[in-house]
Amino acid sequence: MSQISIVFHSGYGHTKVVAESVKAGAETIPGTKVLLVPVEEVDAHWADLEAADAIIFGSPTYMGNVSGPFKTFMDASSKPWSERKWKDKLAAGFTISGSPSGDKLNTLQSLMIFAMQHGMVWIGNAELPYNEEGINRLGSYTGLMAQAGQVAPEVEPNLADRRSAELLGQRIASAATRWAKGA
Ligand SMILES: Cc1cc2nc3c(=O)[nH]c(=O)nc-3n(C[C@H](O)[C@H](O)[C@H](O)COP(=O)(O)O)c2cc1C
Repeated sequence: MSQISIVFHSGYGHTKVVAESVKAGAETIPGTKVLLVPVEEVDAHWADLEAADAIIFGSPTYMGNVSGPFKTFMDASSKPWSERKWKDKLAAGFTISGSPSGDKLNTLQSLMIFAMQHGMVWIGNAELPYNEEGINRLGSYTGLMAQAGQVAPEVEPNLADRRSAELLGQRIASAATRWAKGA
């Protein structure tokens, strides 16, 4: 049994779709319990984050970095930071932006450094690109990148990006199962 929390911000619904895909993928691993935590509701979930084996962070890329509300959550985590509450938990991250690049790497690096500040153990994205399904089509290994133009979240992120997000969720859930067992 392992517990995963996905903390995310989504201004217009696109990051939420990615978060839901990560959750769906994680839930394919037996014994995995996944909680979605919008940053606006984090105050009700600090105990859940403390209890998690893995925390996955998701933010849209706004102005080449995490969004303002996500940064507010990062700063609010200084209490668990000072108490080392998330030390040795697994961590991973995802982001989405309008452009194929959009400077998303900077957002993932912010998420990774945030996890390192907390003493967490960062897991990247292991999927190779250049496959017919478009898995990891944006070629990101630090974490998951997705893309959505100015269309509804039901249209983009596309199926390839949703499937890529599922695979990230699966990877973290498999790792969390092993991590929780101490194997
Ligand atoms: C304030 C703001 C800043 C943005 N900055 C970028 C950016 O730096 N690079 C980019 O490619 N897209 C940028 N975008 C587009 C968003 O990343 C994109 O629409 C994303 O899908 C939004 O996710 P959300 O619906 O979860 O908020 C920006 C959008 C907004 C609203």
